[in-house]
Amino acid sequence: MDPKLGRMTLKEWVAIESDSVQPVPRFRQELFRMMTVAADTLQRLGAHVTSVDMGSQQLPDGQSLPIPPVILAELGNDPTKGTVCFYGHLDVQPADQGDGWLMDPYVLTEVDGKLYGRGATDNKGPVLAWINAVSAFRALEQDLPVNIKFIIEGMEEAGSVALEELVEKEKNRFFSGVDYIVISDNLWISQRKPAITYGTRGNSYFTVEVKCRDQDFHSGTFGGILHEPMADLVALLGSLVDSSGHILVPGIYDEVAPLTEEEINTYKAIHLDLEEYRNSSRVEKFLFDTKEEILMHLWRYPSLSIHGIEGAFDEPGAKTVIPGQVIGKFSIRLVPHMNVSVVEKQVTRHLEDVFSKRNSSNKMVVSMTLGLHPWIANINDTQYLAAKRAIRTVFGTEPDMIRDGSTIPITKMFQEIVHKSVVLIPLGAVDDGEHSQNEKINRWNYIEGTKLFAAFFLEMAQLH
Ligand SMILES: NCCCC(=O)N[C@@H](Cc1c[nH]cn1)C(=O)O
Ligand SMILES: [Zn+2]
Ligand SMILES: [Zn+2]
Repeated sequence: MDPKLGRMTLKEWVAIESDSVQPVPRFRQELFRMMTVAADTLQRLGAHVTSVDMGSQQLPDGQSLPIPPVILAELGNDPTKGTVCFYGHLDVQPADQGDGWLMDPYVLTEVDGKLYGRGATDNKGPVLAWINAVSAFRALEQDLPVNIKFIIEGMEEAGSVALEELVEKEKNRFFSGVDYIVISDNLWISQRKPAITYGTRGNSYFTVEVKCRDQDFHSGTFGGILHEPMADLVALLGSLVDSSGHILVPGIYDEVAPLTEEEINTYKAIHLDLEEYRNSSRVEKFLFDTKEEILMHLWRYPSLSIHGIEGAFDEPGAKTVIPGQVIGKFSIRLVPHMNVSVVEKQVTRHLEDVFSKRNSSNKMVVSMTLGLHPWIANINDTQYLAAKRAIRTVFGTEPDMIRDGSTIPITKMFQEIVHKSVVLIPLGAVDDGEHSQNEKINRWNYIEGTKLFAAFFLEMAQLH
């Protein structure tokens, strides 16, 4: 390969501790270094690269931290060719060897064909696979079959801070010539069978604060004469969902898209070995027993999860405390055609009803801190056909057509602001462990994924 291309390896990228979640200057410096390294790599490939200054972020404690630049890169500007825009992120979730990693998370380590390291699959590996696919055309001295644009950010894991404003601002410039948008920031549903993703759930994240006073109490001195905030909160949280996973907030299922026979058939077509899935998840029993029910409850029905309680006593030992104020945190994954502001009203009304029935003298405040919309695409768009053909070429099989139960906020932003077709082409296997200890990408997925992206460019050129 031409040394001028300045090939970066996954090992070098994983070694950069680009953690966007912990808001400390050291990690911010690493994020800036990561974005510089990526911009240099793209420049050496011949891309026209702009690093957009994103200003700074004001944190709740009053601290201000700079936001790493977003890279906008363009390769080719041939009006006779289609233009594919790839979105990815180079920031990572926190990782510490002491949390149960078998190796230093920032040293890419190969064991049995698995490349372990923070960001290996989420999302440094896939971003490099797209870059490697472009490098392959360069190395073969072949023209790129399509014009390619890259938008690469460094704050995805922290909620894509300020990205929506940038997409809005660049709508009629950077995005004006874009025909299709591709993202590779999720996983297959299997170990070996590739997939195309056409939908993600949204998320409404709530806090419910119950306050008596801003100091804790001694339970011997005050226990028995107080409306205890924790008792109120436990009752509130306990009123949200029943033991079968059914959400108890009145009206919450009203707008959920009706289920059709055709849709059920799409779930039937997906190969999912439930036993293997259950074992690899180390769960004794799921709420549902069939593949179809499991997939539907992950993808096309809402779910409510209780995440934690701020202010609760959670240390070892037997401290006899009554917390003076507590904040419960829960979220609802949203599906088509649920609406974020309707859900906010329904949840607030429900909690107010439950709270008023307790006749508590405490104060309750409900807030929706995050409202992310669900996304669903038209799988008959040209690029879905191109992706399917590329998968047949590289893997010799039909892809699983899947949705994702989690949320990739940028998908909906692109759909609503840029008005172009968005496709998710994952390249990682189901057990890659995004956000978890011992995150990895299989060497096979990384290499075949690179081939898949090159084949996708060729198919797009044919179909455009
Ligand atoms: N497989 C892709 C996962 C992307 C991801 O983890 N997204 C977060 C985004 C989010 C939602 N609410 C708060 N952050 C997720 O939890 O789905
Ligand atoms: Zn990601
Ligand atoms: Zn992630």
